[in-house]
Amino acid sequence: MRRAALRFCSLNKGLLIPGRGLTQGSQNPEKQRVFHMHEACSPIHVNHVRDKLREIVGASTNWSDHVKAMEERKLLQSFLAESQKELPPRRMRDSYIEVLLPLGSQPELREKYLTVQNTIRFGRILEDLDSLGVLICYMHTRVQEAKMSPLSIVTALVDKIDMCKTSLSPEQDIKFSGHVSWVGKTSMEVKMQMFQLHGNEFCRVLDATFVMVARDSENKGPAFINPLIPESPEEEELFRQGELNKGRRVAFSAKSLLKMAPSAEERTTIHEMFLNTLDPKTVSFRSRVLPPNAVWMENSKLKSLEVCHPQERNIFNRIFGGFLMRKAYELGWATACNFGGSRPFIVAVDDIMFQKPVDVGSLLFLSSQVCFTQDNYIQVRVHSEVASLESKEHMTTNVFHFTFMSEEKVPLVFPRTYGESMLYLDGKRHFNSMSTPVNLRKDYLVEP
Ligand SMILES: CCCCCCCCCC(=O)SCCNC(=O)CCNC(=O)[C@H](O)C(C)(C)COP(=O)(O)OP(=O)(O)OC[C@H]1O[C@@H](n2cnc3c(N)ncnc32)[C@H](O)[C@@H]1OP(=O)(O)O
Repeated sequence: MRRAALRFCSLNKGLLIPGRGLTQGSQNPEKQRVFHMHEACSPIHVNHVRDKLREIVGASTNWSDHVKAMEERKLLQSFLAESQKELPPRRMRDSYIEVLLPLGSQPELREKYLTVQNTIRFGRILEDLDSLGVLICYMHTRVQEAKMSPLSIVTALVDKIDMCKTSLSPEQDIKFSGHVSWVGKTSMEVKMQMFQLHGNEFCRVLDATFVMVARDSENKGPAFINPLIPESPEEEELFRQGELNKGRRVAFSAKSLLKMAPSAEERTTIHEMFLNTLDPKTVSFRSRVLPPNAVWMENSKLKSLEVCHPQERNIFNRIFGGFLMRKAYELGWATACNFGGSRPFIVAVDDIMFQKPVDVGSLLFLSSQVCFTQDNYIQVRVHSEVASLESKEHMTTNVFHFTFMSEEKVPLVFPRTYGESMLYLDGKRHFNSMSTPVNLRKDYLVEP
């Protein structure tokens, strides 16, 4: 990353290159005005992100006031637009924010982010990314005159998080940046990046793409958001990529194994695995034996339970997406650790779909298993479902996909049933969609 990029906040002019902040160039006074107006100059301290969100949505700071806070939000309903055309277009720069996590300069912050191995807790990073993603969307949709937003913005999807091949130190400052990169009618794609100080320079360590959805003041139905106007060829390319991403997601979902049979190649893979587990001593489809250095998928499972307390609520009295991700990630990490026999490192997160909100007071059941392995890689799937204390009915809220890397080669995982075979193929599809396989490095230190 160029040093000019770090001076983004003091430049107040030029062209937005995502992940690089502003580069010098354009002298357009209109652009300067936008940046003064949006006060995007100094990075926000990580501890202030949630405070800002609380202000924007008018959240109560204590649980006893939450009913009153929701009543007040109902009054904002009349400020919602009836069509997208009514709303002024925004630029990528309008939502651009930088957030500072000063682990180096404020050591008292470290405790919250530290693992026992003196590495960074990735679960905490997931929480920060989620809050930042929501704040970015509120910047895109903000109305200058209004103190509070009539929109309820929720995390719909973590499309992808790729770790770059760099170590993360708990003793150096971290900076996040991001902006809206594509919009539909009610949904927004947000691109975020994370940088860490190495010497005098911030180097990129993570790329993330989330999709957020705008809902009405009470989070009961969809709500329109401002259009987005790309300002340069780079931004046009980002926007086009957002459009393609939407198409890719639709195609991926249409081919889901929950809807369609596996391809011929996938069927062959599963049948060969099945044949590999037949006992050569008995001519029977029933007697199954594991090949050497392999584990049955059902023996890779770990489960946990969370009681969802008000502390983890967002304004809508639902549980924060970031908290759910942290809990799922930590269970997924423990599953990979248990399976591989050594401390694994996260290399990619993808396709976390927030299908249903989790209400405060619910019981959250997380169930994690290894569904695919290759060389040093372990693909873990975590399924979460909720049940209220009153009803025994369980409902799926999320499915999480994590790719870990172990220091040693890991055993193969074998499905025993047809359902497990589908999990295996789904895991393989997710593994193959990882954009940049990371090479094994001993200094690659990102843990739960
Ligand atoms: C302390 C104070 C802080 C206050 C800040 C609060 C911030 C809170 C942020 C969070 O943590 S939210 C908590 C975690 N997320 C959730 O609980 C969301 C749970 N899921 C849902 O509520 C619904 O599934 C969701 C609203 C996301 C979608 O509902 P629908 O499927 O009925 O949506 P619909 O069919 O109306 O589609 C609306 C838009 O979403 C898009 N969409 C829906 N699901 C999607 C998906 N999975 N991926 C991508 N896009 C998706 C869809 O394409 C469409 O886009 P466009 O209008 O632009 O065409």
